Amino acid sequence: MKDMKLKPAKGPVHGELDIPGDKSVSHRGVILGSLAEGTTKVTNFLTGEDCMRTVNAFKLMGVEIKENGTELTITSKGYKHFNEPVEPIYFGNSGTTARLMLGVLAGLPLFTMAYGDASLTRRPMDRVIKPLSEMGASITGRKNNTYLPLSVSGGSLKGINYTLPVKSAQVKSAILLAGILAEGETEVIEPTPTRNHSENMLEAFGANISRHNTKITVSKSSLKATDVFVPGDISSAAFFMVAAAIKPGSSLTLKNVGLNQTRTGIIDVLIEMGASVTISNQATISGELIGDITVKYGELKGATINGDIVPRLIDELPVIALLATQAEGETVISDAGELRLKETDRIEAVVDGLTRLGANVEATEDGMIIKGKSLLHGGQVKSYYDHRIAMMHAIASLVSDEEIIIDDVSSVAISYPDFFKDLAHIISE
Ligand SMILES: O=C(O)C1=C[C@@H](OP(=O)(O)O)[C@@H](O)[C@H](O)C1
Ligand SMILES: C=C(OP(=O)(O)O)C(=O)O
Repeated sequence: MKDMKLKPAKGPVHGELDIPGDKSVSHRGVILGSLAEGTTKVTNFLTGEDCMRTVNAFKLMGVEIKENGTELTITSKGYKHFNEPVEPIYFGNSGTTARLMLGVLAGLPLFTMAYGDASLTRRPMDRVIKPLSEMGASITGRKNNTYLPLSVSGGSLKGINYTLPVKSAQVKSAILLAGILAEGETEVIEPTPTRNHSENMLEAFGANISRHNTKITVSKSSLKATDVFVPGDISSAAFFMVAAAIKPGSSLTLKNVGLNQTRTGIIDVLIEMGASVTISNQATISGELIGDITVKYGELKGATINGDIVPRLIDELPVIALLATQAEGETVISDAGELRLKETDRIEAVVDGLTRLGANVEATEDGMIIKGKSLLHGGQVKSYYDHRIAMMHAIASLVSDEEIIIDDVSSVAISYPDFFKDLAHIISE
């Protein structure tokens, strides 16, 4: 256990940061680069633990993947030539690896076994097992095919028409990946939009895919190797966006951050609550919009967060709860029951941590009610081995009046290995 003591910051935060690569896009770069025949370079790849789980899964199937800093070179003979893994695949803490890889494994004529860490073993897999079984895969998992560990006998899939019952890009992506390995058409209907990186990248790799309003259709495809540039991760940038918004006098610029519309809910919320946010240097690279985001402190007021915006900021909700503690009035977050199914129950973890620091936060079934504005005192908080909870508490130390001690911060390596270095940089610069 690696605990961390954070002293309250005296002055504002300021300066510039290069935000590391997007976790979602990095996973998908490895997956499509491995399925495609040829050589794919992925630049600005996130070397966090979660993405390395996806890399290792394909290495076990015989794909050659070389890492050189944040550049990956993937050389593959294509999915028809994958080896059956001789050992179970370890998905670690990564829900994205688990759900997306199950889509891939379902479509391949291989027998595989898979398991995860204690957190992932508690997260539901039936949301992908059900549609993938409908397509013809044979997947057997713990608790009546609901949880890891599990085994997959894949191949000979047929397309399905599937309306997503959960607002989940992981479920959508698992079905689309199985769909490009299946006979016939696979149609996914998504009533509420979720992140669309899989669709963007499938298009770039030449898959048979079409999109009309809420409907995505794919069919059997051979992918062509295509280089991928990974934008900075807006979910990582969010911690520093909130840091600048809550600390009087602050101004921070976060460079080359992904601005895909399906991910930018945090920007909308910051603006609505009263922070100043400006975007500059916009460009589209590898089918994804990127740009620099400058956030300045502003007098904040509470907001209502529900409905279609929720999937556009789902991973940012813990740090948005911290933001709300520094806003005048009430912030009500609802329609976010999915938070209870992440690395930990993020509703309970946020309420527990922020309450210990003196905030007024109440849990509801599908969200939280936060009453501001609170002066945060220091104290001892728990990360629950959840990277987003650990980083949220670290940002809280910018506005607390005594030291905050976080029990275990090793989880930051999952999505943002240099988080504490970057935090020190904006405080001391
Ligand atoms: O597809 C993805 O890359 C992700 C989708 C989201 O999960 P759900 O699909 O479970 O909502 C998100 O919380 C996760 O961090 C990454
Ligand atoms: C929920 C997350 O990731 P995953 O589902 O991939 O574990 C996250 O990064 O906040």
